[in-house]
Amino acid sequence: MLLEVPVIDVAPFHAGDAATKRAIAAQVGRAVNDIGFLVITGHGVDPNLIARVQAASNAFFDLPEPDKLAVLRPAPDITRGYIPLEAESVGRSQGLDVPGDLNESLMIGPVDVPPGDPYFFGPAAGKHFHPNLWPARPADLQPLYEAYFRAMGSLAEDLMAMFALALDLPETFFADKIDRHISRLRVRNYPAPLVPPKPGQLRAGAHCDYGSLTILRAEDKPGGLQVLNRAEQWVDVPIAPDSYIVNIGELMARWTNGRWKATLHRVVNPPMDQAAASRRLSLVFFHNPNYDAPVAALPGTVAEGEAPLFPPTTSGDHLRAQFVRTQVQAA
Ligand SMILES: O=C(O)CCC(=O)C(=O)O
Ligand SMILES: [Fe+2]
Repeated sequence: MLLEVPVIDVAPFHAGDAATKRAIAAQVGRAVNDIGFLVITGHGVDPNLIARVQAASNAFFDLPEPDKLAVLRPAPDITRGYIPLEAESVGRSQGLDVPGDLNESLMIGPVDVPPGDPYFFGPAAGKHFHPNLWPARPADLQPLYEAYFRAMGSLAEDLMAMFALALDLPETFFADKIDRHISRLRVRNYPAPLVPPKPGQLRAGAHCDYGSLTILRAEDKPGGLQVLNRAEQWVDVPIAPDSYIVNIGELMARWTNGRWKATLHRVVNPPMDQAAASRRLSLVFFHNPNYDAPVAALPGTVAEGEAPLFPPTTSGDHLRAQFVRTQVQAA
């Protein structure tokens, strides 16, 4: 049983033969089975794109508050736009009554939505394809976020193929369930604190992610990400050079009938004596399947004579319920 988050080089998956692919998938499967998290290198995302997305994001968060509020999230069930410091508490998704999180964020959804197509704009689509809200400044933020969203979508496809192989399913098993994915890119800025936190307040409260998987680019700063392992210990996630942190969300846990866990994680406060150097930017890509993708225990995950652990749901229904729960003002 892995009690620490492993670092896995996934580069050979691309060029590899069937045996190589299976070997990488097995390592990935072990990580998500044991601790729900892994760190990947060899992911193939252009480092220059990542750096430019980070620079544009920092420029946005440095704007005066009114510029940021011009793209304020319009409603709790619309996952677009700017969310100010302490306006959301992800710990509430666990039913905890905790203060607002010490981060501000900017969020977008799908970027290549075919205009007028009823799948995307009919009643069944709900608000999952709500138009993105783009700030007026910095001017290059929109094209950079769009390019980054596409890059994350294709990395997520690779990871879902690894998951399918790890579950002894065909490599393309998830392909038709994620080809119109309702993923979100959420860029979080954790400011350097000027005052100590309130009781129970964290940079991001303990929560599980809701979707299929999350791909996170984090910075190595005081006050970082911790994961609760199966021995109930909080362990720091290692930051390897040019790596991504990957974890599974609740929908993947449901697909595997709870065999793989959506692990609790949190972002802790920096010690006050290291506060000055603790500003931290995270690029968080929440990969979510198509809104109408059925999510129920996959073949082979329920033992004979046993009932599945969770009732069947769809990606869209599960996500909407969780988005609304975490809004502090919607309590
Ligand atoms: O910023 C981080 O390191 C993690 C953020 C996170 O867990 C989330 O946005 O769901
Ligand atoms: Fe998370």
